[in-house]
Amino acid sequence: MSVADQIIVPLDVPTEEAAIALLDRLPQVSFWKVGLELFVATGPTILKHLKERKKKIFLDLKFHDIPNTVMGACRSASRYEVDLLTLHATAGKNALKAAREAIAHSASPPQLLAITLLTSLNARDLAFDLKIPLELPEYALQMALLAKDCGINGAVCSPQEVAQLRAVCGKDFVLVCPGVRPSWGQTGDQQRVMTPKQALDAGANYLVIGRPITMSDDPVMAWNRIVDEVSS
Ligand SMILES: O=C(O)c1cc(=O)[nH]c(=O)n1[C@@H]1O[C@H](COP(=O)(O)O)[C@@H](O)[C@H]1O
Repeated sequence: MSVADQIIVPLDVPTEEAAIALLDRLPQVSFWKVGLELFVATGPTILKHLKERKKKIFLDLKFHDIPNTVMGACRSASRYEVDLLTLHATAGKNALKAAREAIAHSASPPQLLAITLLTSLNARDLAFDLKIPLELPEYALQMALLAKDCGINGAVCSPQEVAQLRAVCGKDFVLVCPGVRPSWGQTGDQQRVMTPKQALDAGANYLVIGRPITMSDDPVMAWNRIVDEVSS
């Protein structure tokens, strides 16, 4: 797989038209993410467009609910034949196992990824707002291990934790990192960031990079610059 194929670009836009404009603008992107903003607006229609263009799809709906509901949601999502699908590790053991079970008989099951700790949170948020007494890297690791024990294929984590998760969870565990910023990109609401090259070198399978590309005045140039930087 080329490094370009390891970069997933989120279609974080409000309408189908805006999403299609991005697809047209960046034909070199092979892997796109559909998240809450677009899916709530368009439903599965956007997935059809991506399939027609033979793109890989990360359906990022971050399920977080009781086991029965997570099971139903995963069963419904698995009919879309997407490549990656997210749920929160904090939904708990029974929901994680239910998710696994839900997709088991799908003709084309997605790889399930558990969110460990959102990259928009920092150590202070974890300790003081969420009242979690573990150190942040330890918490992210424990969430990944919980998911792995329940048969989940991989985790979403910040690049700052990816080396540790790779070392403990093994080479077959899929690790996807958002919170990735080239040195010239603005951090925005992301708190635990590293550059694309650092994240890949630390063991990420895939990077999710949005605004530095999609909000750039020249998305093609931003994409090329990132691909050049990680390839060098
Ligand atoms: O599941 C995700 O993809 C995700 C998890 C996480 O912890 N942090 C995070 O930023 N994301 C997503 O990754 C993308 C990051 O976008 P940018 O911050 O614009 O690069 C957004 O679509 C987020 O929804």
